[in-house]
Amino acid sequence: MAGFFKKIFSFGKKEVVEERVDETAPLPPIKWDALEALKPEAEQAAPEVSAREPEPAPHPPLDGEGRHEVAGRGDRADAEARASHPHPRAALGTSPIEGEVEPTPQPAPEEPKPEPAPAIPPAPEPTVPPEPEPLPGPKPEEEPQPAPQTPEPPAPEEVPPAQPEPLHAPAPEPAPQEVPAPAPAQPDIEPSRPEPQPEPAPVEVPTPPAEVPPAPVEVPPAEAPSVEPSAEADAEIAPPIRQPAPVEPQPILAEIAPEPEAVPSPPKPAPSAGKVTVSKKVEQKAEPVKAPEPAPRRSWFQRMREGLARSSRELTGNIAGVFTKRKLDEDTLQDLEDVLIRADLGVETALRVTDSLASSRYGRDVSDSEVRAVMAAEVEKVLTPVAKPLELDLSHKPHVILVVGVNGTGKTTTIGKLAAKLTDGGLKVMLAAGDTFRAAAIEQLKIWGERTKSPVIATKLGADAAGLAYDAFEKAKEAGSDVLIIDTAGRLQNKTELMAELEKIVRVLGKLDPEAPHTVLQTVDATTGQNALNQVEIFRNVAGVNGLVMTKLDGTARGGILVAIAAKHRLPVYFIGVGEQVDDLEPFSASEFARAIAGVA
Ligand SMILES: Nc1nc2c(ncn2[C@@H]2O[C@H](COP(=O)(O)OP(=O)(O)OP(=O)(O)O)[C@@H](O)[C@H]2O)c(=O)[nH]1
Repeated sequence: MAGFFKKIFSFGKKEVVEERVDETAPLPPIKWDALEALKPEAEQAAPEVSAREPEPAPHPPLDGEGRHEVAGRGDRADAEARASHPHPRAALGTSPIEGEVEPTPQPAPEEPKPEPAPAIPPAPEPTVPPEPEPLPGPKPEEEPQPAPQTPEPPAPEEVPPAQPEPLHAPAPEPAPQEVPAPAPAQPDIEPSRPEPQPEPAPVEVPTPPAEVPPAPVEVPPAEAPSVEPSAEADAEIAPPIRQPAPVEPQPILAEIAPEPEAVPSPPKPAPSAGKVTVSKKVEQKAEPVKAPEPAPRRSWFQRMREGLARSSRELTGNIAGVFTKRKLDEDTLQDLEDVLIRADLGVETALRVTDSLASSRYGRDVSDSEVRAVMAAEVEKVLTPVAKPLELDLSHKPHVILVVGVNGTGKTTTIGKLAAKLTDGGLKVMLAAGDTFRAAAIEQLKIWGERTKSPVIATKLGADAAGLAYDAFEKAKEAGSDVLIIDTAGRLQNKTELMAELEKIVRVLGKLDPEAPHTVLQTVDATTGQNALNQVEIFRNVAGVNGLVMTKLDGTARGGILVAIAAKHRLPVYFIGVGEQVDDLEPFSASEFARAIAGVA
């Protein structure tokens, strides 16, 4: 190729000077604007050849004359060729003159490149704007490939602009996402920079989906074809002189590559010692949560003693006040009697205590502890005859227990507790919800029935209680129950019609068994006080109460009233209630109760 000369006519010297042309030197920039101005209007009409590829002929050999015209006519021809054969981008609205070195910098292969193997992921090309669709089609290679130097289209007179030899037969279908992809669009491409080798990254780019989130913007697959075909073109054609180089590829690649490793998953806590389950993942087996140890329950006696503490404190304090440094005389005995009566023990019991003291210690110095000991002994004497166990005559089938008492004194609760004792003892128990005035009472009894596995006979609200008692008695007979416990309405004893209902219940039960009800228990609230005496009086007369259950002795009981009731009515006290739980029904003990209320250890 040596022998290119440039003839320069010098007006000053009137001669032609020949200069050797360095064909490898970069050509001066083409003044497109100047050429455009020189072009006639008609020539600027863009034919629809834009889709056709220009001849990818190798650089035509230029003789000296030809080269001489390159600066003038050659540039014009080039401009005309551009006008008549706009760059494919022009058809897409992109200005073909985006840079001085415009014509597509990618060397054009002779044949359309086959589609890159789909197995090879595209190499990340950071310089190209991200392509949403990875289409590694052959379009980039099919772009008109200019000569390594400035494109040299044929002269306008030799090759009509409208008939440039297409590089490839039909132009590629205008895939909008493919054309703008190639890097040559960048105006500031380094022409002399060689085409970067395709990155081996394709194999590395696919990131483990579980660990690294996809970074679509950073790894546009559409860029791959622009890289790989270029490499092939390098192999087929002479080394390209001007190859568009990606702009700053390395920094972005550096961002992509380390990503999989650069995002370490947070350290997972290793399961501690113990059992683990492996299902979807390894999970530590939850240690069974130990229920906190329930506080040891106080004995019923402790609870009763604490319940009687109020009575006991008041009583013993007053006793101590009476007998501080005083001899036992008539005045002190009178004062002691008053203290005992105020403690609900009743006149009879009070006199028993004072009489006992007077007979043994009259005229002597007496301490309060001596007085309390005498009192405990006398109270015990009063209570011992009534502290009897409940006896059931099971010759009656069933033994009928009628439970009465003022509302709220603990009838239903006591029935439940008692049923538990009986069923625990192997007896067959049936319950009857005779309190037809209160829906809650019926439900409450049903709950106790479930707890104690005792059938409950109930009827609708407001129904005749006597009729229910009769039905329950028959059913208990049929069922072979050992015990039938009948609940009743807890109404005030001064209501005549309510008392009449109790009398009626007793009457109808007697029709099935003249001795029924065999036991009539009355619940007495130990916190009631003096009114309990009247309650027992009335229920005893109406319903024939023949036994008592003193309830709520675990509360702020006024225990003295039990002594008064026992002394007056001499009714057996079968049980005391010391709580709301099923086993909070204790047999009554005269000595324990007496010592508790007298404050004697
Ligand atoms: N602390 C304590 N509470 C009790 C005792 N006995 C019953 N109770 C409570 O006293 C309240 C009334 O008890 P019930 O069994 O419903 O009394 P009732 O006589 O059947 O009442 P009525 O159905 O209205 O006639 C309930 O909250 C019981 O839990 C006891 O011995 N100690």
